[in-house]
Amino acid sequence: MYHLDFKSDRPIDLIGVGRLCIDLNADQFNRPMEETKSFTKYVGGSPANITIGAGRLGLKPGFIGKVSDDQMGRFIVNYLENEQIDTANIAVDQTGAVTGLAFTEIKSPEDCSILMYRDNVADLKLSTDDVSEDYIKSAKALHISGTALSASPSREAVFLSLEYARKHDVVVIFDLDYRPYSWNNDKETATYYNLAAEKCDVIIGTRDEFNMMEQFEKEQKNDEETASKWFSHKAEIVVIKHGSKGSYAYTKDGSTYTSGTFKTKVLKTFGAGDSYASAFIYGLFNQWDLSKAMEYGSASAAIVISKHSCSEAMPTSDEIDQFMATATIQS
Ligand SMILES: Nc1ncnc2c1ncn2[C@@H]1O[C@H](COP(=O)(O)OP(=O)(O)OP(=O)(O)O)[C@@H](O)[C@H]1O
Ligand SMILES: O=C(O)C[C@@H](O)[C@H](O)C(=O)CO
Repeated sequence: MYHLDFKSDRPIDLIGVGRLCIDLNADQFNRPMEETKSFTKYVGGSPANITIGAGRLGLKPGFIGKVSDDQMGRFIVNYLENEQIDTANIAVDQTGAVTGLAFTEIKSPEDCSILMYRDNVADLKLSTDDVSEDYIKSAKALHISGTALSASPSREAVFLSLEYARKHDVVVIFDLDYRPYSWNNDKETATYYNLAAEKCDVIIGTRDEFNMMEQFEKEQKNDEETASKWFSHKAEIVVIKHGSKGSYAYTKDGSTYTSGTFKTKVLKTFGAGDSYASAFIYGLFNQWDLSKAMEYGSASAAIVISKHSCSEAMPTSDEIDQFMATATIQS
């Protein structure tokens, strides 16, 4: 079992920190982007997707981030407000920075990629001045995402958020969300990821993401060794995802949990991690057994990868329940 002390008297359940961008998903799929003529616009950014997903499931979310002072920034804030997400701590950039664009290419259900336009993006201009201690103190949990560590001043804003969270007993969830195009070099990436992970209660990542973080180690760790490394810091739960092969969760008391994946008609694979994380976090808030929380995450992921968007496709709990009632889990 695990113990996460969510302070029940706090008004906000989960504050997301970091990237707010725009997904432009190709309308013509199963072909290279060179042959694409049109895109559909959605709110994107892994932490935004996870926050939206958590809200769809009934949690009360908030967000700490920065958007561009233009139509795209306003589109993002308006969308989050329509999703009942507290946007009071989303700052508006005044330096002329722009909104990051994630062009998605769906060559086939198994061959999807993202072309990122991230020069001078507003989300990485989030600074310590934008981080409110009182706001973080009002939350049960904080969710950070690795890409926000990729540049200053966003990096310092994340570390300050972690300090406030630790000071006020806010549960911290770290979704690794490693996006190589956002970083200068692997050593810098691993350094900041490890420094942040030491302060987190729950760490969620793929095997590859943990391997990146462990590049300074003498030899590559297996999942159990990876998990026990983080239990020597603050972690209570470590989740290691293995794509279509499923996921494993480890708790400090030495227990291991696993979940298979649900059979689904895959349109695109990206969005799996964000939808998995939002539903898994929902399970933690409900103090579910980890196997149940992981299955719920897997079901949410199976729903989202069968649809065109990430954020827009995030399911409600009714949709997940309906899906699980007839779906087949493959271990
Ligand atoms: N092809 C698939 N079919 C069904 N479920 C899948 C598939 N791929 C991933 N999933 C589900 O989504 C979860 C997360 O996927 P994955 O391990 O690829 O994380 P990720 O790399 O962070 O995802 P993303 O592609 O969004 O970055 C898996 O544990 C699994 O439950
Ligand atoms: O997180 C990103 O920058 C890309 C997302 O916007 C996109 O929705 C995705 O890849 C989800 O995992």
